[in-house]
Amino acid sequence: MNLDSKDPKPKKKFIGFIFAWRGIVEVYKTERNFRFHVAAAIGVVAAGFLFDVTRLEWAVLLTIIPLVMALEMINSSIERVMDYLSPERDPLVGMIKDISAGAVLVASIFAVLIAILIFLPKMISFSWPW
Ligand SMILES: Nc1ncnc2c1ncn2[C@@H]1O[C@H](COP(=O)(O)OP(=O)(O)OP(=O)(O)O)[C@@H](O)[C@H]1O
Repeated sequence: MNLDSKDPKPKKKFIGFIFAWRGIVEVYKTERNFRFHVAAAIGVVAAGFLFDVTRLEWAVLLTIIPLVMALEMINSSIERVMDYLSPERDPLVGMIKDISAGAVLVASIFAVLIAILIFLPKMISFSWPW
């Protein structure tokens, strides 16, 4: 099996999934923020089961969680592209990276607001079943 990403015609289509998985693993290994997002996602899903969230609430959570993670991956990708194209310090490169990081921040802030909206009322009225 040829895993060289420069191969223009991978023999089997599913190899594309292996490349994509390799990208996810790379970001997980190298980006602390991404590992934080993964940990937060696990915590939110656990809280979802604990507080028995509705189907609509699951739909909202399962939309915002991968959105933040995907934006973090795109941000990491843009950082690498910029470092490759322009290894020297440059104000425009810095601005491009700032904007890209800002996109993650915007989604993250709204993810926190959504989590508060969904979980805070449930936490206030929560009582252990025993
Ligand atoms: N080539 C550059 N020119 C100007 N500013 C940069 C450049 N690279 C990074 N910056 C600034 O640093 C911020 C963080 O960038 P990045 O996450 O790529 O880290 P870094 O500064 O390159 O260091 P490292 O990759 O070692 O963490 C950017 O949002 C930008 O403000």
